[in-house]
Amino acid sequence: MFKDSFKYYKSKNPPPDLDKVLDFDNIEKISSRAIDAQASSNSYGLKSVQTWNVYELVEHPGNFLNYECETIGQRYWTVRCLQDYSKKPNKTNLDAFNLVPDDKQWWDVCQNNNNKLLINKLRWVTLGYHHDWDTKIYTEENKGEFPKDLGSLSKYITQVLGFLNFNAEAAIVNYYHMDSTLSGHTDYSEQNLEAPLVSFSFGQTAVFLLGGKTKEEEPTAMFLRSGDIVVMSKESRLCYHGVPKILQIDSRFWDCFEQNDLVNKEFKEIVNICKEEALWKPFGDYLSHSRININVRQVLRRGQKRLCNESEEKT
Ligand SMILES: O=C(O)CCC(=O)C(=O)O
Ligand SMILES: [Fe+2]
Repeated sequence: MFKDSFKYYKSKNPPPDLDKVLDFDNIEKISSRAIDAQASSNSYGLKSVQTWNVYELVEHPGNFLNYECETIGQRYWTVRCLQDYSKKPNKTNLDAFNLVPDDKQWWDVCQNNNNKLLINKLRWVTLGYHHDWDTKIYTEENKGEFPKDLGSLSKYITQVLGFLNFNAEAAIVNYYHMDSTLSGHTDYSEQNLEAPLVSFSFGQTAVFLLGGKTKEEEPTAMFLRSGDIVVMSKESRLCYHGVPKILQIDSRFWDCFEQNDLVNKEFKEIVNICKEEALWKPFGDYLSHSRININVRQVLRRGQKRLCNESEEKT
């Protein structure tokens, strides 16, 4: 049962036995998957395709999971998520609380006041089509512009993995702290369920559970580390998944920032923050007690111009 595993890994006392968690460093249980190694050069801090490690779970029949590690642009995406994507008018969980003055932005307020409480209060931001957590419906109403850099990164990755025509139209950025969890769920609200979900992890390590199409199936637990990318597609697209635990790790994953000419030239200022330790410090401090996950989705079917409701769909 999904919920029993969730409870097991969430437990503080007794703590779970992590030896059972699938570690992609140990590739015995998973098979490597062929990719298009001829793909053209990318941008936004990905390592070259030739060095990617891509896996598909064979132990979990019907589930399909690609795994790629080692982005060198981890600092870049961290800065984007904290400083830029969190900005109004993007919708965040903070909107309901009036904690950030109308004319100010969350990250700036946190930096100016060294406000530890406020910094831990941001839990999600939506980009592009806004996903309403209560109704589980995407709305045209609060739609914001989808960031071009994140759109290109997602398109590039999906293309290399053989999913042509992926169009990034919505994303949820999840901000976790050491005691945060995300309960088991499926992501079914997109009108295009053939398109994969692309998920990026930065900062602290997650124990991620990937189950089956019902809550009764036993999930597989795996570590998602900083720089890992999961593409949920085909059979696994509608499988239950969740995050029962965040584990403290050191900063070696994001402390290896290298100058990369391929990083988008439009974002020179961000690259500068990544390179200058003094400018990077507040972002590094945030990651030392947090995990950031960017979950990118295509919402519309190919050729569809806007969201339609059920009755429109039938005509
Ligand atoms: O944090 C993660 O790895 C998963 C997030 C997720 O499942 C979601 O946003 O729907
Ligand atoms: Fe999800």
